[in-house]
Amino acid sequence: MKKYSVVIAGGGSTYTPGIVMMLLNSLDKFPLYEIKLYDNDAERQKIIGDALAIAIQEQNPEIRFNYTTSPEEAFTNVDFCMAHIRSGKYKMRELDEKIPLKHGVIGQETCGPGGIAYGMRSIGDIIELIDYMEKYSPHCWMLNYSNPAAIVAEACRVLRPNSKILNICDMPVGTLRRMSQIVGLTPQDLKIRYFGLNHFGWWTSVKDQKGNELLPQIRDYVSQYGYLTKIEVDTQHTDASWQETHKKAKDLLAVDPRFLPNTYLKYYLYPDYVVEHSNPEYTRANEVIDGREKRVFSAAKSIIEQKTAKGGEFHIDTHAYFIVDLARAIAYDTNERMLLIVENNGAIPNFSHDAMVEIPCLVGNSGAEPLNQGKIPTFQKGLMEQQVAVEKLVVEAWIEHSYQKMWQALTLSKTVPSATVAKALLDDLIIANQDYWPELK
Ligand SMILES: NC(=O)c1ccc[n+]([C@@H]2O[C@H](COP(=O)([O-])OP(=O)(O)OC[C@H]3O[C@@H](n4cnc5c(N)ncnc54)[C@H](O)[C@@H]3O)[C@@H](O)[C@H]2O)c1
Ligand SMILES: O=P(O)(O)OC[C@H]1O[C@H](O[C@H]2[C@H](O)[C@@H](O)[C@@H](O)O[C@@H]2CO)[C@H](O)[C@@H](O)[C@@H]1O
Ligand SMILES: [Mn+2]
Repeated sequence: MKKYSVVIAGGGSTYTPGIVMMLLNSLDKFPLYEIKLYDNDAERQKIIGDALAIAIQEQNPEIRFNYTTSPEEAFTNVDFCMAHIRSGKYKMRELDEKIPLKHGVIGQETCGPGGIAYGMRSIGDIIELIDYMEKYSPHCWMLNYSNPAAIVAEACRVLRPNSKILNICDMPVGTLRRMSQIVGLTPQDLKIRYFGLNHFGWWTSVKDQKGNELLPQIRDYVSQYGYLTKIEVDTQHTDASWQETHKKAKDLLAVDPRFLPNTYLKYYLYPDYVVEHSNPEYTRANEVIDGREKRVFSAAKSIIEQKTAKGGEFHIDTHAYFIVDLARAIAYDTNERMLLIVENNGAIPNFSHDAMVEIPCLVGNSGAEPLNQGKIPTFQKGLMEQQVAVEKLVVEAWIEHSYQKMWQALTLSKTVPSATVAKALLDDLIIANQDYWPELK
C-alpha cells in the first residue's frame, strides 16, 4: 500500500492535535510515512509541535515528523495539505465580533460583517498557501477548512480556478451526527440530500440504508428541542453559546418546516434576537480563548513537561474524521458521497451556475463530482441569491481594492439594516484591519 505525506497548514491551530490523532488512528486505512506542520507563528506552533512529536514517537516512531515556518520545507514532497489557518488569529476574531455589535449588528466569526472582515484577511493568505503547494508539490491536494469558507471558496474559484483545492465545513457533518442520535443510528447509516451555501443550507432528505425517509421523525424532534441531543457530540460544543445555537434550530425550522436547517441560519433569520442575546464585552472569541485554546495548549504543555502523551489529553472529533475521510476518498478513489463547497454548474438547476454552493458530491482521485439537488424553492433561492452576491462582492472588492464594493457587500448583507450603518461599520473595520486588508480606494 502506498504511504502518503501530509502537511497541516496552521500547525499551531487548536484543531491540529485532533487531526494528528485521527491520522495516527487511521494508519491501517490511510498509511503515512510523514506528517509535517506549517505555521507562520513559530512560537505558537512549537508548543503543539513538541507535544505531537512525543505522541507520534510513542505511537508510531517510524513516521517522520517535523514542524517548520519554511514554506519550502513544509510543501516539498507532500500529497495532501490539510489547511486550517486563522488569518489575524483570535485577536482579530474578537474585533470581528465586537465591532459590529457596537453598531447593533450581529458579531460572528463567519456570518455578517465579521465574516466579511475575516474574508478580506483570509483571501491573500489562502492564495499564498495554494501557490506554495503548487510550486513545491504540484500533484498535492489542499483540503481546506480555513474560514470563512464561503468567501475563501469563491476567491479560489476566481483566482485559482484550476488548483487542486476542496473547501469544506464540518458543521453539516456534526449536525448529521446529532440527527443520527435522534433516530438511533450512526451517521454512516444515513444518506442525505442538502443544498445551500456554506453556513447557509438545508437538508431536504435524510434516509436510512433501506431508503426509509427519516426527515419527518427528525423534524418532530427538532421542532421541540432543536438539535440538542442527550449525548454530547463534540467537547467544544458543550459551551453554553453552542447549546443555545443547537436549540435555536427549532425556530429556524418553523420558518420552513419542509427542510431541516443549518444552525448558522439563525444569524440571518433572527439577527435581532442574536444581538439582544449577545454580550458585547464577552463574545465567542473570548469563550474560545478561555476554553478550547487554554485546554489544548495546557494539554500540550503537560505532555511536554511529562515527556509522555499517554494521559490521552488530545481528542479526535467530527472535524478530524471528516478531513481524513476526505483525504482517503481522494487517495483510494472511493467515490464516497460527501458535502463539499463547489461551483454550482447546474447542480441546483435554478441557481447561478457560477455560485459556490454546498452540496453532496462523489469524491474520487480527480476530486469532486457534484450531485444534482433539483430546483430549490423561492424562499431559499431568494436568501441564497442575496448572500452569494455578498460573497462575490467581497472577493471583487479584495481584487479591485474597492471601497465601493465593500460598502455594497455590507449593505447587501441581510444582517445589516442600512447603507448608513454599513458605511460606519466599514470605516471601523478598515481601521481595525489595516495590517491585513488591501488598501481600499
Ligand atoms: N470550515 C469549518 O467548518 C471549520 C471548522 C472549524 C474550524 N475552522 C477554521 O479553522 C481555522 C483554525 O481555527 P482555530 O480556532 O484552531 O484557530 P487557531 O488560531 O488556533 O489556529 C490557526 C493557526 O493558523 C496560523 N496562521 C494564521 N495565518 C497563517 C498563515 N498565513 N500561514 C500559516 N499559518 C497561519 C496561526 O498562527 C494559528 O496557529 C479557522 O479558520 C477556523 O475558522 C473551520
Ligand atoms: O466558535 P468555535 O471556534 O468553537 O467554532 C466555530 C466553528 O464552528 C463550526 O465547527 C464546529 C463543528 O460544527 C463541530 O462539529 C465540531 O467539530 O466543532 C467545530 C468547531 O467548534 C463551523 O463549521 C466552523 O466553520 C466554525 O469555525
Ligand atoms: Mn464551517
